[in-house]
Amino acid sequence: MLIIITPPHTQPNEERIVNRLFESGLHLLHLRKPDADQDTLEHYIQAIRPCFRERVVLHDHFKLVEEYGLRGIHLKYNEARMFTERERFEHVSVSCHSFEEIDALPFEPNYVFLSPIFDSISKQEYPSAFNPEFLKENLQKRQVPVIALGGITGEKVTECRRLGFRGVALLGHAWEEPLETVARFTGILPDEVLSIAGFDQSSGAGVTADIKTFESCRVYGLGISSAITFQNQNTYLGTKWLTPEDIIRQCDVLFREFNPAYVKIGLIESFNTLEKIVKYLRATLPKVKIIWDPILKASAGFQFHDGENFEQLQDILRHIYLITPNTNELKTLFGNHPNTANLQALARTLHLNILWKGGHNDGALATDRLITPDNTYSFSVARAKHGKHGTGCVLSSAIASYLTLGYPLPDACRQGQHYVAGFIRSNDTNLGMHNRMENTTPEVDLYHVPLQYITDHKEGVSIPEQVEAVCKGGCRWVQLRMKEADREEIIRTGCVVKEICRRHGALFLVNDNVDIALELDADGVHLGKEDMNPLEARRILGYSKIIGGTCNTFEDVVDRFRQQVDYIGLGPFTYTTTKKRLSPILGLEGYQKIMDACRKEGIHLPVHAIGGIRENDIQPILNTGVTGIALSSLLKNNKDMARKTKDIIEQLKIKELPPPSG
Ligand SMILES: Cc1ncc(COP(=O)(O)OP(=O)(O)O)c(N)n1
Ligand SMILES: Cc1ncsc1CCOP(=O)(O)O
Ligand SMILES: [Mg+2]
Repeated sequence: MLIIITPPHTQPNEERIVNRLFESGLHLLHLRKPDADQDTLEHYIQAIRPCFRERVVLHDHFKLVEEYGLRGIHLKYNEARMFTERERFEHVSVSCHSFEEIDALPFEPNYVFLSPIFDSISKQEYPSAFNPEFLKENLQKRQVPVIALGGITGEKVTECRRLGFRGVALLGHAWEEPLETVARFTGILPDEVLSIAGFDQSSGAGVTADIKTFESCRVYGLGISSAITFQNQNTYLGTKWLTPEDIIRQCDVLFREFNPAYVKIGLIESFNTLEKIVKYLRATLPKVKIIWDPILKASAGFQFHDGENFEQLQDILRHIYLITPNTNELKTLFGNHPNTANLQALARTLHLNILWKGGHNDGALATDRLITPDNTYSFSVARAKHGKHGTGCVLSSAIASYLTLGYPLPDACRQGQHYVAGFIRSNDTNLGMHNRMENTTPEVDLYHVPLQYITDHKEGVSIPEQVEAVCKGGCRWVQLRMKEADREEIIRTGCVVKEICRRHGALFLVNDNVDIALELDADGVHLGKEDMNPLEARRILGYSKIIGGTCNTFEDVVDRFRQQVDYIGLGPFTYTTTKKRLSPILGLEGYQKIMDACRKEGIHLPVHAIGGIRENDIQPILNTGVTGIALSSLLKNNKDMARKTKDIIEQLKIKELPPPSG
């Protein structure tokens, strides 16, 4: 786990850097501003994108935790000694300076910072208080996760891992080059996650598929075999089970070096084996959270609908954090046709989370329902036209990965669903690819291209000249919009513009016309409400092309989302002469409402604000949660389009991340 602690005095641009840090993989931010009053802190939190606030831990003004949905609070050791409100917060962490202090804590914290582990980089008066052997021995004995703090550099991270620290926290040094630091450290410090599952020779399912998923989600994958199956993506010939003792033996050796916080269990022989493994895991790794993907094979030793067995199942489920059954598996496990009310009653009794997968049901949308003891959530994606071998394994592994990365459970389930959708889209065969997903899952790429230039007529400056200028200024996304031109002229100009875009590595999209986008082999098309339906465009252009859709209301966003667009143009922000027949103006309030609703409903797409945007509007617009802006006149009307583009990009992107090391 990588944690960054804020500098005590706020740096220029700090809030925006923080958003970028989260985007780049920072797990948790400790917001520590000893001199800040509540209002100042509140302003800081408001500038953090709502989707990241769950990863913020406060050192003061704890009232704001509930108000803004933050992760929790952090206490100094002396404060922790007097603290009586542990139940009020889901997360409480504590700073300690010795193992005696850790042992004397009056409650169980989520983790402790132990410092100073190494000599301070900046302050000579803070030498290390520990030697490595002493640390290793003591860390092994403690159940509470301990995070190393003090003097941590890139090289020391591996050492921290070896000693048994569950993560590192960085302070002063990190803020010299914060984005580089996160990129480097998340590369060296992947958290581990374990799959106990069957071995499938085709690797579409089972333990090898799980490990591909883990790696692709940027966690370190560990694998234990519960069985050797004899199968490929189309044929299942049989299973050779490993005994519970064989499985436990594999665990024993693995846990000498690793301490995964989440373990996913897939194919397993019987309730008896499951019970033995679950109980062993809980005894050996008391903090572990188990995710069971119930692959129920009648050929295995599962006996259903027999009272005694149901008792055993209930007993096992009490030790499990999450199960991920589909409708049939729920019926098989619990007898009745599932409904949310019954499942929630079960979730409450067993203190269990249930992800009821909807992938095999009917309808245009595939909806997964997460039922926790206190809440229910639903997440939808457009139903894929074809299935894939192993999607259930991939989903539960992706969820385990996102949980390991510190996402709250509902977010991990939603992210997992998106992961599987990308996996299914990766090709047309029964075996999906994981390494192609970054190209085919547009959310990954488009989130990181925050400026789109939309061409327009400009007296004395041709469209290719405009595009050359904005690309020179750093713009990496161009939409060719020529409302007055005929098809021939658009194609002629498009050929030149495409070439310029290719040279600069910029995306090249065509406005309105799918047929022209196809002919030009553009990167995609932008479609308004009066243009072709995005689903039809998808049929024509295929999954590798980008399809954008215009929205003016939240209802439009839901429609576009269901039509599988890759990004949304949301506007108009305000009045503009660039477009005739404008939809109602949204203003900041409109954006805020729509973006909040998206977050609430679990709709996550890159969103570009558009329409009459001026320079001063950019920051307030970004603060609503939109991920980029689409501009025409602001760039076009400037004498030096390249320079203006560069200025705007500075405001949108703080700095390109270096490639992660390793
Ligand atoms: C990024 C982006 N957003 C919205 C639009 C507007 O599209 P549309 O409503 O189809 O209007 P025209 O551009 O066709 O006049 C857009 N082009 N780009
Ligand atoms: C294409 C479009 N759709 C809504 S507003 C707009 C034009 C955006 O251009 P400008 O930045 O000049 O307002
Ligand atoms: Mg249009």
